Amino acid sequence: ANYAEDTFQAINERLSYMKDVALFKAQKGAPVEDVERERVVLDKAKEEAAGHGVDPTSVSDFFSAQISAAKAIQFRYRADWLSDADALKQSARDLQAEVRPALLKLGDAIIIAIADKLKNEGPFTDAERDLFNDTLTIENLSQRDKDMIFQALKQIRLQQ
Ligand SMILES: C=C(O[C@@H]1C=C(C(=O)O)C=C[C@H]1O)C(=O)O
Repeated sequence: ANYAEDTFQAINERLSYMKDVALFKAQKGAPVEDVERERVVLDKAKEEAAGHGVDPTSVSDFFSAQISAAKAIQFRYRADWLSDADALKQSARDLQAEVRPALLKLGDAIIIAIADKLKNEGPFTDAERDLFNDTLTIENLSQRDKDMIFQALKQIRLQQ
């Protein structure tokens, strides 16, 4: 098993939903940022981390980085769509019924992959940075966004 690659693919899959999230919100005239929802996502991540023997605070910090990148992707789409009315006519998956439940499931999958990586090989290091950069392929995700996520990923530890 490639524990690092499994983790990176799950992170990439989570971010692959953000174009749809941006489209749904743009069509409703809703803001990108939803602080209340972020609290739900972070609380669930901490609970899941503790259940798998991973330090909850370090996982919460990592999820904050993923959420920042998720918002950055959405803002870039929103900016592009200001001059592309046709793009807004695409159909979007329903945020509440479909996308958010999928994001919570992926969050759990990410934490399980991280727990497996840490238990078998120890923390993430710069030895995995190239694989991380190559596995994250989402449009409108910048190199700085990737660096921020990877930095937080390297800080994650198992529980004492
Ligand atoms: C993905 C969403 O957009 C933003 C990013 C979130 C995330 O990455 O979990 C949560 C809330 C929003 O600030 C969402 O609204 O569900």
